Amino acid sequence: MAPNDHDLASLVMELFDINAFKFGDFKMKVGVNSPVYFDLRVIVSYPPLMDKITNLLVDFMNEKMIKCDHICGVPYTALPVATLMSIKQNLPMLVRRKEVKNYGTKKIIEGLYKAGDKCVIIEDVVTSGSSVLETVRDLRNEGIEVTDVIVVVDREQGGAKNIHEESVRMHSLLTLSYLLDTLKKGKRVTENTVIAVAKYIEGCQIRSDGSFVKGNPNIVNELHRTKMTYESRADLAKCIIAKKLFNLMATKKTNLCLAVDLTNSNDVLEVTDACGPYICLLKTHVDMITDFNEFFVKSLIDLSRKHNFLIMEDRKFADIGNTVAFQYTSGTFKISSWADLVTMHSIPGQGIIQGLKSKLTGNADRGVFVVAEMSSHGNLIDEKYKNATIKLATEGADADFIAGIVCQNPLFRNPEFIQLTPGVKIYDTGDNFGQQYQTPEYVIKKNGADIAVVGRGILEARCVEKAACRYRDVLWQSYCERIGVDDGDQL
Ligand SMILES: O=c1ccn([C@@H]2O[C@H](COP(=O)(O)O)[C@@H](O)[C@H]2O)c(=O)[nH]1
Repeated sequence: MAPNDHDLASLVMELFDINAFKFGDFKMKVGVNSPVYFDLRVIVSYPPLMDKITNLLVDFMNEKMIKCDHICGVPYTALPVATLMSIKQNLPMLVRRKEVKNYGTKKIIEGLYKAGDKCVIIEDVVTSGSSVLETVRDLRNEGIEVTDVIVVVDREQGGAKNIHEESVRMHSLLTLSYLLDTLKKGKRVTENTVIAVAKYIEGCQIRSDGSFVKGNPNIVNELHRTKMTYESRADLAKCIIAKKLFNLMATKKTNLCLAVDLTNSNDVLEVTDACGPYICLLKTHVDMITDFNEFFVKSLIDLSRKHNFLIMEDRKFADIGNTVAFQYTSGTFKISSWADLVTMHSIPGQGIIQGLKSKLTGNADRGVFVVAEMSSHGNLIDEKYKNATIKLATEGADADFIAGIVCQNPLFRNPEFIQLTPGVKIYDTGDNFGQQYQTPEYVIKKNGADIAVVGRGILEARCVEKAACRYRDVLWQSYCERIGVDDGDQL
């Protein structure tokens, strides 16, 4: 039976949901930055999906009436899929070594075969086709006949043509165009994303030796985080609350977060009501409020609805998973019951994220910002910690819970995450405790901030409302200039 469109479309959605491919700004082997990146290695963590892909490939192979004596996966990602296909069809497998052993048999092809046997190659993703062609060459050197290769995804960058030139037919279960079309129909990506990828693919056709068909391409990847609009990034966000925040920023036209660091609940509510129309996010430190109570929480939520902003408790969780699970949901503050977002340090490792997620109940969408850098002078965060934090936040399996990163510099490229930058003041003087400030224009235009956190710059102004309005305007204008649109269109 041939794979039907429904099965293929649902496969595309599943692959997208598990981050087997992403849109953004990725450095490729060929030296240019691509707006799309495939990493099908993750599928081994999803046995039902592995089974589904195997069944689809087997059906596809039957539909194409490909007959062979062996099946051989291109190392490494396609190996488990080829193994499952071999078992399902009782079709003997051959394994091509990537490196030849310098002892023992020194064989490059493992398995039983004889010259003249026919072998079909299985590959996960084809770009120029060079990996497939290396496998073809090694099999043919052993006298094995290769006429067909089956691939899960063809990036449509010249691979099919290059492979055909070596007298091998390439059959792809999915093409990049099909994938984009399906995601667009399923409202997972916008037209802008589709256009940006299509432009890249057209300008970046590659020969099997790695050279570019149209000469060295001067491709400007339009899916670069700091060049994209908040609305198009909302489409790419896997975390529902990040999506909501991006959309809120785009519709309300503000990228200002107010740090309402005051110690009396009435003062917090009064300032929030005055500044609410200008902010996308309210950042609290509720443990500094002397008269914290349930009525305060209810009033804060009412204000967030009245003025349309989200609330983030800057708790900076930093303990083991089990402890933070209780700190987040219980105690005096019951943070998870009212804060859309919280902050956390990465120092405890992956377990802290699992802990925070573990006790979340109900329908409310929640998310977290991971602290990768701090604004205070002499802080102890070093490069190694920073890089490991970015990896934990952007490459782990928790993209549905991680809204973004708290940092001072553009440390990451992924457009689906939000950069939140504190330490912002129009007059960039510090304080007596090592706080360091940068100007609103600087953090947005030079340092990659998506949202700027302003505390005392507003709280110490004679009129907090006017100050919030001023910060909102300068931050939004800086964003418009960064993405290259006229602020008149945006404000
Ligand atoms: O590195 C960091 C992380 C968090 N903050 C918090 O942001 C505000 C800044 O307040 P200002 O009055 O604008 O200095 C405050 O709540 C901090 O806890 C930070 O400053 N630096």
